[in-house]
Amino acid sequence: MLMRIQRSHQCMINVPVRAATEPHRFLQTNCTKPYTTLTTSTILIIPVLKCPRSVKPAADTAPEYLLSDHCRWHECQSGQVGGEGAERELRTVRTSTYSSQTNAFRDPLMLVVGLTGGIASGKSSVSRLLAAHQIPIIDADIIAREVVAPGTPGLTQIISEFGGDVLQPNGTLDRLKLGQIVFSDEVKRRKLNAIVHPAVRKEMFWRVVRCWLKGEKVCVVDVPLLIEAGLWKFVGKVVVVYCSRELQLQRLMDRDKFSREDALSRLNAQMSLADKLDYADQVVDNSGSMHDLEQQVNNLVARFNKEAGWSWRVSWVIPPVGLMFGGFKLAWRQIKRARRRSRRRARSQDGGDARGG
Ligand SMILES: CC(C)(COP(=O)(O)OP(=O)(O)OC[C@H]1O[C@@H](n2cnc3c(N)ncnc32)[C@H](O)[C@@H]1O)[C@@H](O)C(=O)NCCC(=O)NCCS
Ligand SMILES: Nc1ncnc2c1ncn2[C@@H]1O[C@H](COP(=O)(O)OP(=O)(O)OP(=O)(O)O)[C@@H](O)[C@H]1O
Repeated sequence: MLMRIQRSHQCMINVPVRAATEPHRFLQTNCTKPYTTLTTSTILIIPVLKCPRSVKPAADTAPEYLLSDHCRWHECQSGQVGGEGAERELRTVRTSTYSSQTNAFRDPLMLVVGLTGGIASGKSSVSRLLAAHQIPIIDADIIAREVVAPGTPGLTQIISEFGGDVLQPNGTLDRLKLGQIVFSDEVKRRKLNAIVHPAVRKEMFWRVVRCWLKGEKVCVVDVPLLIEAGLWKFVGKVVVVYCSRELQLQRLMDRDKFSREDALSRLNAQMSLADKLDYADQVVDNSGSMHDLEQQVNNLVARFNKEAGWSWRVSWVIPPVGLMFGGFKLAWRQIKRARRRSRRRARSQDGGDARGG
C-alpha cells in the first residue's frame, strides 16, 4: 500500500505507509549490509554479508530517500526534467532503492564503500563532503593521474601506443588531446584503459590495505568506472551518485567548458547512470542543490557508522574469522546481487509493458 507524502515544499515521493510513519525503525530492520573485510593473514579483500534477520519483499521496504531532503522528484514526475528517458531512470531509481535492502552479517572488519556514478554526476562533491567527516577517500581519478606522471612506466607505455604528440612541451601528458582521441574512439580508449587500469587497481588495493592497517573502520573508493571495470564485486557497498542525463551534461559543460558534442562523447563512453542503479546498494540523488546533497551525505555517514559497528576490530584480534566466512559470503553475495538485478529488470519490464498496454 502506498501513500503519497509531501517531504518538503518541492519534493513528493511514494513510500510504504509503515516507512512513512516509522522511518527509522523501518530502515533499521530492512537494510543491505554487505561488507568488505580484510584479514591480516591474507590481506585479501573479502566481502562479508550480514546475517539475515528478516527478508522482506522488495515492495514492502522503505526507500533510502526517506532520510534525505533531495529534490526535483516532482519535476521528474511531471515530465519537466528529461522527458521519457528521465521517467524511465526515475522508475529505476525508485525500484533500486526499494529492492536494495537485503540483510547481511553485522560483523564487518572494514567497510569498503565503492562510490561511483557518471561523469559530472557529483562523485567528487560527495567525496569532499565525506572527507569532511574524516572518512578516508581513495580517488581513482587522482591515482590515474599519478600513474602516468613523467618518468612512470605508464607514461612510457602511452607514448609508445599513442606517440609523442600526446605530450605537452614540459613532458607531461596532454590530457585534453588524449581525451579527444580516446573519447571518440572506443578501440583506442580500451588500449588506454589497458595501460592505466591495472596500475590504478594495484595502487588502490594497497591504499585500502593502508587504511585498514591504520585502523579505519570505513574507507571510500571513488571510482567512476567501478561497474564497467567489474570492481563493484570487491567492495562491501556500492553507492551510486545519480542525476538525470541532461543535468549531467549541463554540469559537465559548465565545469569543463566542453561543447555539447565533446561532453556527449565523454558521457557516451560510460555505462548509463540508469543502468548503474541496478548495482546500487544506496543511491545519492544529486538532482537537487548542494544543501540537499550535504544532507544526504550526512545520512550516509550515519548509516556507515551504524553498519560498521564495533566489530570491525575483530579483524585485528582474530584474523582468520574474515577468511573463514569471506569466501562463502563473496559467492553468496554475488548470487543475491544477480537475483536482485534480474528481479529489478523484470519489474521495470512489467512496468513498461503495463504502460504500453
Ligand atoms: C583520457 C584522459 C587522459 C582525460 O583526462 P581528463 O583530465 O580530461 O579527465 P579526467 O581524468 O579528470 O576524468 C574525468 C572523468 O572522465 C571519465 N573517464 C575518464 N577515463 C574514462 C574512460 N577510460 N572511460 C570512460 N570514462 C572515463 C570519468 O568519469 C572521470 O571521472 C583520462 O581520463 C584518462 O587517462 N583516462 C583513462 C583512465 C581512466 O579510466 N580513468 C578513470 C578512473 S580509473
Ligand atoms: N548538487 C549540485 N548543485 C549544483 N552543482 C553541482 C551539484 N553537484 C555537483 N555540482 C557541480 O557539478 C560539477 C560536477 O560535479 P563533480 O565534479 O562532483 O562530479 P564528478 O562526478 O566527480 O565528475 P567527474 O566524473 O568528471 O570526476 C561540478 O562543477 C560541481 O560543482
